[in-house]
Amino acid sequence: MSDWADWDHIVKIDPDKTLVEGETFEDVAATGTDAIEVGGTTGMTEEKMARVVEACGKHDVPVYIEPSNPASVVHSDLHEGYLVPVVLNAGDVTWITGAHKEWARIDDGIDWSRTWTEGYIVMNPEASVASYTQADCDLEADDVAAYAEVAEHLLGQDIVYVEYSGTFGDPEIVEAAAATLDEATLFYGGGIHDYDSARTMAAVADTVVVGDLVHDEGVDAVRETVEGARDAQPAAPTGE
Ligand SMILES: CC(C)=CCC/C(C)=C/CC/C(C)=C/CC/C(C)=C/COP(=O)(O)OP(=O)(O)O
Ligand SMILES: O=P(O)(O)OC[C@@H](O)CO
Ligand SMILES: [Mg+2]
Repeated sequence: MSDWADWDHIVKIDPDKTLVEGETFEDVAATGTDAIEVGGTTGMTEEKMARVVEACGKHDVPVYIEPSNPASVVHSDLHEGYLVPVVLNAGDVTWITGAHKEWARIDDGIDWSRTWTEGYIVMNPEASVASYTQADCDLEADDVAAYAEVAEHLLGQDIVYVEYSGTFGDPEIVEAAAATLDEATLFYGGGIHDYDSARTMAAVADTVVVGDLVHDEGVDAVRETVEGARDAQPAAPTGE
């Protein structure tokens, strides 16, 4: 199974943040996004995670947990599965295999048939995820492309994630990663805030991830990014 092969757009909900006043998770699900990921770096607890998964899982959009530490993983039938980050450019091995080993050690309930990894390449040195993982963000386009190649061809990852969390990245760098991939799906996240920014990145990545916008601006702004991501897709054949 690889649902994400058809996704243009994901909303990422951070359980440590609130929605805009008056908006609900039902409204988020109704933006036209293809999937909801639930995850964030700091302030994550099992209880917060469970509350958001429950609220999102009732609607018609697939929900995936993106755990940031082994203690915040919850198991339920309301979500489709688990997309577990492996930070390829982390400076601390905890975020490459250490936390994963701990998860396997402490959790007897892992459903491996619903678990996949995301090969993260963390690019914004100002983001909490960069300091948390001590990522080496000093990368050129060819470094990023090489990480993407390693993720797909050496590590066998189905998803490569170019992560600029909090800031809009360089489309040429994202394109360099895209160019090396054969089958793997390329996620891009960071600073998508309107139609044009979504359209620009969706033209180079397979799937764009919108995070802060849903918490800061709300569902109308998110809907515009869905439109941008859709309009970046190649037109369907006309059947001539
Ligand atoms: C093995 C298990 C179950 C967990 C470990 C998973 C790993 C390696 C986590 C590393 C951190 C990571 C990649 C988290 C994913 C979510 C993410 C990138 C959130 C965005 O982070 P920021 O935007 O920097 O943080 P805030 O928005 O919380 O400030
Ligand atoms: O919050 P933003 O900047 O939209 O980033 C989205 C996502 O890539 C964060 O993990
Ligand atoms: Mg963030």
